[in-house]
Amino acid sequence: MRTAHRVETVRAAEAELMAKLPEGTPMQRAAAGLAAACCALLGRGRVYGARIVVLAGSGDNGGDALYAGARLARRGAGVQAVLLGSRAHEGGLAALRRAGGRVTDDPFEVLATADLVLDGITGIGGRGGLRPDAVPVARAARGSNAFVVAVDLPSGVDVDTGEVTGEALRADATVTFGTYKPGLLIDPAREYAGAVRLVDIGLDDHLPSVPDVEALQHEDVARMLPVPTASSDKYRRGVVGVVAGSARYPGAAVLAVAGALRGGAGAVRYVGPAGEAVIGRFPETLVHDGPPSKAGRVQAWVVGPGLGDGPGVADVLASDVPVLVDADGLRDLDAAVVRARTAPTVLTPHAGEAAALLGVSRDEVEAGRLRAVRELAARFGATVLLKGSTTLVASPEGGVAVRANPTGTHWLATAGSGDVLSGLAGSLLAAGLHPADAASSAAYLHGLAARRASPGAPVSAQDVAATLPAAWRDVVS
Ligand SMILES: NC(=O)C1=CN([C@@H]2O[C@H](COP(=O)(O)OP(=O)(O)OC[C@H]3O[C@@H](n4cnc5c(N)ncnc54)[C@H](OP(=O)(O)O)[C@@H]3O)[C@@H](O)[C@H]2O)[C@@H](O)CC1
Ligand SMILES: [K+]
Repeated sequence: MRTAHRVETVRAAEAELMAKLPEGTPMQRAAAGLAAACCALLGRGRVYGARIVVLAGSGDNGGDALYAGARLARRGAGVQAVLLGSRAHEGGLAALRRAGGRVTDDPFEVLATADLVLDGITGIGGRGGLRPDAVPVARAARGSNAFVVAVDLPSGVDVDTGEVTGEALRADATVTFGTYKPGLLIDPAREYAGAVRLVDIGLDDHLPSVPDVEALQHEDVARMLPVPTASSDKYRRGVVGVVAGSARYPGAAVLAVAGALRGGAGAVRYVGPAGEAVIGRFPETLVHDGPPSKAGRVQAWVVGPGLGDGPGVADVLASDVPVLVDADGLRDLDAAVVRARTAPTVLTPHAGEAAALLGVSRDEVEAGRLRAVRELAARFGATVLLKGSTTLVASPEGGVAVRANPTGTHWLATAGSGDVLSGLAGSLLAAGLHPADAASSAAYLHGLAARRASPGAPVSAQDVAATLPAAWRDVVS
């Protein structure tokens, strides 16, 4: 699990750590880790003679960058510092000078020929986008051929939310200290960070056990996924009911069933008008064309994909088993009805649907995904999976981390892929997973399947569904 803490928490933990250690130790640990990461990025034998530019802001983030620059200068790199902001970190600047590094007053000249740029303009103390004096320098750094390494986080992004409200410096890699920050796991900021490497500075013992945001890794998902035993029959493994599709959108039913069949439930029961299309494609499905409440035993319901104005939402919400509501099922969804349910509810909106539920604009949701997903979970008393560039999963109860899915790909923004996801997550719910685990492991497998089905190229929803077993194997092997 990768865990991220917000600024306030990091500062409190740092204060405890600093009280225990000789002054300046955490910063030296950060600088040492940063310099080592730069050496690894430059490659063996390439540090000596490398042209490195340190962009140093006025705070400790600049201090980290300057101390790391000093370490690299001692290994033979040519290091030039560009001082931005009202002052420079005294100790860091003195160390750099002692090591043979220099301060330049022509940032554009040194950036034009740089191999590596260290972005130490702002770290967790930055507010808003880059200031006007830093903007042209940041643009020149990005426009050069140099590899850009962000120190702690890309300057200009919002640490706690992942929002990018002004200009920020896009990095190729980020070296972060002590813990991830939410902005490193959530788009749009995540995109600015590139590959992220965590340097241990001894903060772990001082951080709360529940982070603000967390991102699953293979081993976490492997622990969550259901494993059938010798005594499992289809009912013990769970039956998932899918209420989806309409005369106009029979395909959504087929895709939701396709996802549900790969999610570990013992059987999939389809309820709706697209039974023929579903059976034609997946003869193993149990089909019913009456109301869901008369369909027989079901351990979890999925309702909404391609449903149009079709019936079934109220019937399913009245049941006492977990329900996942997606797409058309989310339209005009009554928060009071959801809150009154005794069994868990999972909502899986995309940004547009989330905006409608919250009564705000889609842009607002997209710019502030973390806030939106938390607000929806609280308002509906439900687990909410907000789909998008970074899919987020929030739980209704307090004191629980929001999960940010790390496996997404922009190619997943394709018709029908959400139907596959809801079927898959519903199937995991029926198999007995906790709602947040069902939603987040479904998002994880779904993203992985999309990447695996078609690396770096367009992918269809059917391909995603067909590749889910391979993604599952990757995770558990
Ligand atoms: N504490 C620790 O144990 C450790 C901390 N560590 C490191 O310290 C970093 C935090 O350092 P920090 O608190 O000094 O804040 P930081 O991010 O450098 O910038 C603050 C200053 O920048 C300015 N500024 C603000 N906004 C701006 C903008 N938009 N655009 C431009 N400038 C802007 C503003 O200064 P002003 O110019 O207003 O005087 C503000 O005061 C942390 O990220 C990590 O790298 C590591 O060494 C590990 C141990
Ligand atoms: K930075």
